[in-house]
Amino acid sequence: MELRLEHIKKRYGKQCALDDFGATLSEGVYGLLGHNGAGKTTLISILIGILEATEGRILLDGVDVKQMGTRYLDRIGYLPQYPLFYKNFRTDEFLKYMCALKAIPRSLVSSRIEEVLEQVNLTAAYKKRVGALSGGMRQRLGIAQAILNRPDILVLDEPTAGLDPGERIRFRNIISRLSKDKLVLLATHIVPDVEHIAKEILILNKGRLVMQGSPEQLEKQVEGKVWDVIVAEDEIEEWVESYQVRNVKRLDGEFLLRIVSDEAPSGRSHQVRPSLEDVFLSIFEK
Ligand SMILES: Nc1ncnc2c1ncn2[C@@H]1O[C@H](COP(=O)(O)OP(=O)(O)OP(=O)(O)O)[C@@H](O)[C@H]1O
Repeated sequence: MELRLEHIKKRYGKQCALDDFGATLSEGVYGLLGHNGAGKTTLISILIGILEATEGRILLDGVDVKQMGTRYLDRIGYLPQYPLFYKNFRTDEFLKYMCALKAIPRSLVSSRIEEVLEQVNLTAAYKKRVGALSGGMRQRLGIAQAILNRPDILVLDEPTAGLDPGERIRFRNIISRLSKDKLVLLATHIVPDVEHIAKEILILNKGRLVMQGSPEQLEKQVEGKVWDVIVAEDEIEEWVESYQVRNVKRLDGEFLLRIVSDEAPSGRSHQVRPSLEDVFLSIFEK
């Protein structure tokens, strides 16, 4: 499968929310990273067909998705940034309802519900009221409804917001497993959410795609530019003024600063291995 986005542009009045976005995607997890307002939701809305691009087109296996109509939409699963659940439904009732909306044949409904609940480890919550599920379980139910139609393109908008660390890891594992035979596009501003599961990262800044590549390729961009230095408390402010300080960690009586800088910031600093967050900082805090 190949999903190709060509020269996508979106204007809201005078504001350009997406500018000449282009990418070619296939099976696997893609992390769409960007700060609030970068254009992630706009791009996703265009991709899943609920918003029209001002310019540009999307091709699935070479065919313009506009010509495919519902045949294209049938291949998509979507978890919105703020999913609305009917809290009085039981889990199975909610999924039955979603099956109806997705026009899944009646004869397949029970087996499909069983299948998706198993995929998201929610089988035990089959008869629980949606309102009684924890935040993490509810988000997994969100994934379950998104995969009811066995989509080969799964789009998740900020899916881990508000989840505790344990649920985050569980969520990541589910996404990793699902991506075996699907294209998963996961939009987030939380770098660790995609750092270890994405085969490629796309970084959006002010509506433009500013970087694309595997996490390793992106990290290479800042190789040799990330430094650790130990300073005294009364020096911190001066360092923060002069450098891109990524992190401040308290040690015994001193502080360890992580800095992104083209040159060694001082004789006391030593070079360290870059992370994806360092790449992010180098783009956004110049
Ligand atoms: N319907 C709209 N009308 C006007 N401007 C909009 C509309 N929707 C989004 N925007 C603007 O377009 C830009 C991109 O917004 P978008 O919601 O796509 O970003 P985002 O990366 O998803 O941000 P967030 O993480 O906060 O959801 C922002 O400046 C936003 O204010």
